[in-house]
Amino acid sequence: MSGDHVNDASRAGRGDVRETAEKLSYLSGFGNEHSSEAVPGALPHGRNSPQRAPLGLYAEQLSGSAFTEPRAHNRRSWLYRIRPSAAHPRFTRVDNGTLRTAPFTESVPDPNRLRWNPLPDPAPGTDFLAGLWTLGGNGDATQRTGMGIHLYHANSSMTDRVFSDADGELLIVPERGGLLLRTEFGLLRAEPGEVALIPRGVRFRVELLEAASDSGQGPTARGYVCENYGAPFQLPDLGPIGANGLANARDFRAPVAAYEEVEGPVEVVNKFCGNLWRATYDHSPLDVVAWHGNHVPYVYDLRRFNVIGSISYDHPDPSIFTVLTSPSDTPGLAGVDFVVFAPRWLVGEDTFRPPYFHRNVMSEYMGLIEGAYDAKAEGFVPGGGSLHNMMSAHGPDRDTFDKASAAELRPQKIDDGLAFMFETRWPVTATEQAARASHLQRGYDDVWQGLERHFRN
Ligand SMILES: O=C(O)Cc1cc(O)ccc1O
Ligand SMILES: [Fe+2]
Repeated sequence: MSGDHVNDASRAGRGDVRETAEKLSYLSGFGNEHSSEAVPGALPHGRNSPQRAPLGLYAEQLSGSAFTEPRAHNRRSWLYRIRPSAAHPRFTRVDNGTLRTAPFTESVPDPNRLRWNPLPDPAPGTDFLAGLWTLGGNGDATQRTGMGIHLYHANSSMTDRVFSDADGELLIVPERGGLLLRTEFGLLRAEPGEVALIPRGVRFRVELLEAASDSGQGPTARGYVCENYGAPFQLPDLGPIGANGLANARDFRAPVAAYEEVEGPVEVVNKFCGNLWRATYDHSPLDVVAWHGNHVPYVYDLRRFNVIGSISYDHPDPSIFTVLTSPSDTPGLAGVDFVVFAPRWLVGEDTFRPPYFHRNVMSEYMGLIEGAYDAKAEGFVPGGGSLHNMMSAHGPDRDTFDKASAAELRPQKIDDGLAFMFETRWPVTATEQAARASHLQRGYDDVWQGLERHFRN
């Protein structure tokens, strides 16, 4: 890229990504009306769109809800930028690579329990966008319902290109390697154990923080993405839990304004109704000098999650672990819930403590960020994932069942792993590449073999 980077936060070149990320500051809170300016005086006062915006900037509104949605759901931000977003050439189609979008019709929905190993290593020079690989999903992006489940495996930073997704917001769940997200709103750092959210339509570039790969290829980053076509993620209601708990609003961090002043060719890739479109701009669209509003990117550290559970008996339903929910048109029935299984104490008396055997009307995709998961003794590994579609019978594997049924019920700390779930009201259909993947585990059903008959009458 040519041109000058004018403000501190975006001055760093490729060599010092981590140093840049270490210096980040943030705005605290979920759903706030934030405001931020990278240059003092860049935000207009008392109005959004003055006759002439300060410092010769262009004023532009980015909507995340219909203008008329109720105030509690209304989302928009005002951006004050060097050039308006409208100043761009024509987009042309480019190959979708391994990205797929709902409706998912390549395979038939499968009632079988499926489990995958991590994605294979990417080819050299694979950036976040090229490294996105769709596992499956549901709904229809053009109807703004449902979600796509993607994994990514990248070994290269995005350099001269940025990405935006008109189809949905992106919840990025790093599993290996930290990411520096340069967005229109400023910079976010997301390490494994943290999640980042990029709202629908927001342009961003992903750079890799240092991490050694198994294969010795240099930096590598791997993780999961929930592309939510539906209503934006919000915090769940707390009901009788009270005013605090689960993911606390103040732990969500939005970026402070940071811009780059780049004149020169920048490729902008736009995902629109399932296809990738590209235009070569003569400037970087990450040129927002100030902004205010509530349609913003954010990061959240999953270890801040305030876990609430049973302190008497029985294993609670995992809805108690909901970090974020995307409601559908039926109250309580989420298009998708993002759920975390964070370190916690188990103290239930006369209780089978791991997740119970169950069949769920909702569909469950699970991933593992670190360590192990308490329902699976083996085979569910970091970077891998499992899909238990609606009504498919699942639960503890045989080893877990045997151990937990015999265990002495002392207070026990579960602190050797971090797992998560995308739980959705609609069945998940796998893409063809996921259904035929060499890293799809054959024989997953066997983990439930040998559950002996113990019935006595
Ligand atoms: O299947 C799973 O492992 C996820 C899950 C966890 C839990 O604690 C209860 C129900 C459930 O579906
Ligand atoms: Fe489950």
